[in-house]
Amino acid sequence: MFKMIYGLLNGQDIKELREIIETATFVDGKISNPHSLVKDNLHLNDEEAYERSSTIMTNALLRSEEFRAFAFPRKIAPPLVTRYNKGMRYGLHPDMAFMQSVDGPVRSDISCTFFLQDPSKYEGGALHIKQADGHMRFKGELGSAIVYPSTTLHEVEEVTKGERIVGITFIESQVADPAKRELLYELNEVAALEGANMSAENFTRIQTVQQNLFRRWGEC
Ligand SMILES: O=C(O)CCC(=O)C(=O)O
Ligand SMILES: [Fe+2]
Repeated sequence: MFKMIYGLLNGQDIKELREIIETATFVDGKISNPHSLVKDNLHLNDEEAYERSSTIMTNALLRSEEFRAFAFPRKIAPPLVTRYNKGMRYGLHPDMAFMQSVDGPVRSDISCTFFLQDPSKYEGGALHIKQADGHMRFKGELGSAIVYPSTTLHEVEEVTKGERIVGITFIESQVADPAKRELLYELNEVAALEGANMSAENFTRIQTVQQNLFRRWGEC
């Protein structure tokens, strides 16, 4: 299951990120994956800029109730700004199961792309996610983010005009199994939306099911 989170980054976040991006240095994205045959993009490579930009993006995720309800985040790898100039792409690939971060390994259960460029400023460059039952393409509004299961095969299509700028991160969820995570998310959403219409007794029964399933399927 996918979720587009609109307005995840506020105006101040976007302004600060833009300032950071304009002055930071970028290097060939192969530094994080030298054996990749399909990766052709640029990574921000500037310690101070990386720390500042990743803090802004991590805080935006943490304050989003929509994100927390969907992802059950346990660990979030520091988000990294990447850019794609005209002609660049990242061909079909699976994400690595474990990402190294300063705070130790993060199992990638959920992948996230923050859209840091207005979509009218570039052509091509959609995030294309391939699934057995169909294809999905995402090119979000500036300040939005897409979260999707890291288990999918996906690619960034070639940028044919302008420049694509995004932030990327990987999230370890308290509920590793995407099917269980989705069931819990659905149950919690319905309970939150309909709770006020139920008798107090039935709402307590639903809450018991929610918590006991989470206890069974979740990790701390
Ligand atoms: O830029 C994106 O939207 C996704 C990039 C990606 O798939 C990755 O870094 O593994
Ligand atoms: Fe990826």
